[in-house]
Amino acid sequence: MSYNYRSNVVNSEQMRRIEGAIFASGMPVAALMEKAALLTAQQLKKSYSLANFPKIGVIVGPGHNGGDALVIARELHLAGYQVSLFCPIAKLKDLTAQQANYVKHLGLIFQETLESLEDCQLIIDGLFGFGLERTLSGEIAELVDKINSWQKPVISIDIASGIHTDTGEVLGTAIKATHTFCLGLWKRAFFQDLALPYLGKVELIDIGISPLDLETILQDSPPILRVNPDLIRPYLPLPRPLLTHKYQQGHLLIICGSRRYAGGAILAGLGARGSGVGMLSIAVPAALKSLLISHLPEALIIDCPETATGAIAELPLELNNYHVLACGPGLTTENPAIIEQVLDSDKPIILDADALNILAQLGIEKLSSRQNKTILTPHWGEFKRLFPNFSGSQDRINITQEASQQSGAIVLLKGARTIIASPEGKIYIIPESSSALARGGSGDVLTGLIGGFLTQMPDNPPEATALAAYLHAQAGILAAKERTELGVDGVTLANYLFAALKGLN
Ligand SMILES: NC(=O)C1=CN([C@@H]2O[C@H](COP(=O)(O)OP(=O)(O)OC[C@H]3O[C@@H](n4cnc5c(N)ncnc54)[C@H](O)[C@@H]3O)[C@@H](O)[C@H]2O)[C@@H](O)CC1
Ligand SMILES: [K+]
Repeated sequence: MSYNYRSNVVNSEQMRRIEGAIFASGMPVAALMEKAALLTAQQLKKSYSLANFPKIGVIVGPGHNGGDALVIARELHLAGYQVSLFCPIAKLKDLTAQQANYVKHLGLIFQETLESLEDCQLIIDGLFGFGLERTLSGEIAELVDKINSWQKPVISIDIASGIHTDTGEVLGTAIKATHTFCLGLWKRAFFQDLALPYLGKVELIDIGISPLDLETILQDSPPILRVNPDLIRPYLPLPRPLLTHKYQQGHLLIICGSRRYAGGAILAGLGARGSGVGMLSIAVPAALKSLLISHLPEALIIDCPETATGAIAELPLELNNYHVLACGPGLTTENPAIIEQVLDSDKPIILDADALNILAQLGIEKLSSRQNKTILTPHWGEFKRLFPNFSGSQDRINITQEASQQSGAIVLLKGARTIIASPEGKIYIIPESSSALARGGSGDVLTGLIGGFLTQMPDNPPEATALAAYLHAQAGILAAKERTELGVDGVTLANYLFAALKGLN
């Protein structure tokens, strides 16, 4: 695999080792601090103009996060901003103390009280970075709470102080930043749902960490990758070969729907349509056939015998005739037998919604006898039912990885930051999304879309899943931009998939 500062996500220990390798190779510590802080100051000046933010307060911590803050303070001062400093901890690391001496020499003032910063238009948080090692308490916790109570724009350097760099947990209390500049490499906390309300807008400052240094440290552990267009584009089933026909583009079967939840079947079908899959068959209870045909004229609709309440009673099909099976949207939990039939097939399967609830009843061990790939796409509630052992943990990256190891399945845990883990240990993270997607029906679209891409990318199931989740999120973002977050129903979302796809190319 190739290493890249935009894609690789690290924990604090890896960050420290990478930093150590850079310093050991000759880069002076002060030079890297200078570079990171100068680049951050440049971005700051662009986003927060002197005209609108003439007075800036800077909170200086004891370590190198505080050192960064002092270099930034110096640059802002030299650019004409009126800068006030507050340093709540007396004992500073050497380099930070040197930076403090120099800004004093320039005439910057260390205030005696935090209150002296209250009339600033903007606060810079350089209290703690990835060196935070214990819970905030006492006067430091009070200081953080006070800053939050001001409700001013707060810019955090590297990470919002108080947030655990890996798990994203709040250690006692934490700065509620409105904007965070992450230095050098994305840290895990930036993709933990828990931390998101504390980070605000996030931006990576490229300090020139070379792929070589990344490889030296990261090659021994499975990669955590932040999905971005450059990473995922090579896997797209585009351009299509010149000479091809529909069956060469794969045949997906979606098993879905009930009289009660007919819409889930339509939305899963629309999601699959968005992938461009060659052949799409949809098995539904007989009563839904004409409805499905009216929405998806290109699909082959298979009418199945129904139970008294309108769920699929049996699947009169040879499942191994299809390349991929996607199962769950709108199914109800009435008939576990069809899930057992799907589990017994030799084909790759995607289980979602009630298929997951039935699997939770059957037991996750059922997956161990499968001969082919399984993809599970739970939201948090479904995840807890499937993997009750992990429901106490808040570290979504870790538990998705552990759930995948335990079940042998690719697990996609839905959230504001969706995480995908494969049993080989690979992790993909979807870096942005829209709360427009927190709405009934959007998961059904995703199931169809994963099915459609997996059918066309049989050799790369984790990447097919990541591609689908990425495009799904992008479609949500694009649709919300045009229609607001309230205007993105499932059908609209499916209609934006092509725009998301075009955005990748
Ligand atoms: N990794 C990199 O490539 C770079 C890192 N830099 C900066 O260096 C930072 C890391 O610096 P450090 O390792 O010095 O660590 P920090 O500056 O994050 O903080 C460590 C200091 O805080 C104290 N501390 C930790 N938890 C505390 C608590 N709960 N209450 C009170 N004191 C506490 C520690 O004793 C130590 O003195 C990064 O976040 C970043 O801002 C940049 O200067 C240059 C580039
Ligand atoms: K900080």
